[in-house]
Amino acid sequence: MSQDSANLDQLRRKIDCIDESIHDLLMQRSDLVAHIAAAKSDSRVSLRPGREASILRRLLARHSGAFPKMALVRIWREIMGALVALQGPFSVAVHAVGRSTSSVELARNHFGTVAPLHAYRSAGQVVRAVADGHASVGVVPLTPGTEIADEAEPWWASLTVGSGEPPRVVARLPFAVVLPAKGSPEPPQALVIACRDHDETGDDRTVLVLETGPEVSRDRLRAVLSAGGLEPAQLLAIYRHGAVWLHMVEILGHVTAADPRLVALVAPKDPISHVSVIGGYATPLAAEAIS
Ligand SMILES: O=C(O)C(=O)C[C@]1(C(=O)O)C=C[C@@H](O)C=C1
Repeated sequence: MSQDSANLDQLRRKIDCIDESIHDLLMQRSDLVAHIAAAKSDSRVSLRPGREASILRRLLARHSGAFPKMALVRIWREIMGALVALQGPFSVAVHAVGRSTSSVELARNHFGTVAPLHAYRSAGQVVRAVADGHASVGVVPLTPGTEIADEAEPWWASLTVGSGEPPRVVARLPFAVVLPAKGSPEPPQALVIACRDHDETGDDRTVLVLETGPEVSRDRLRAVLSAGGLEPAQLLAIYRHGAVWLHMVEILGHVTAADPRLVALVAPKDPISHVSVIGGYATPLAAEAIS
């Protein structure tokens, strides 16, 4: 045996040892999940998107060396997806638009290979599947800035009503944003809904639905929110329905419905006649965080 192949053998034996350590730790991590599941048996959904976001942020912050951060994220997404599915029945309803499989791909990348995905023809069907308990979570495509006029009510408007534990927005996909190559189309995005509140992680966004009269411009809405001490991040969608306009808006921070700033938004002199918090999420990782 040459010196080179003896060295190679030795290096491979070290890799085998490391693989076994990683494997042992994975099995130990999975064993803990049974205890975790028992500790949250009162909730309908085992998924904790905020906890998952905090884990990824912590690992990325301590990461060093040549192993690509995107691959690290991918491995942990697969681990957490598998472990949420171990805690009880877990399935994902996806609005698959026409022939486009982009939401299916986003859902698969986020929830991993274990969770069953079911395709639905409309976002409304996805909301109903989650509300009725036929699916644990739903994935609906998001094209920020969309304007809809006088068609059937959009799925997000239906999240403003409902009693008990109605579906709410709990995550935005992709969690790890990759910048598109120059000249290529905007990469697909989606929102995740589930029958639970979004957790606070220290770096969050809240999704509001604001009802106004007609002809309220984006700039006006931004100005009203800013004057009220809220930081608008992005206008996600507008639904123009005769004299009533609904705006789905993302604001910075974890804001609850009881927040006095939200209550004060509805004032006679202002254009907003109603405010609903329909969920929120941990701010997705910026492209720089994973490059
Ligand atoms: O911490 C939990 O609640 C877990 O269920 C564990 C775990 C994980 O694998 O770390 C799995 C799924 C949840 O969505 C979040 C985290």
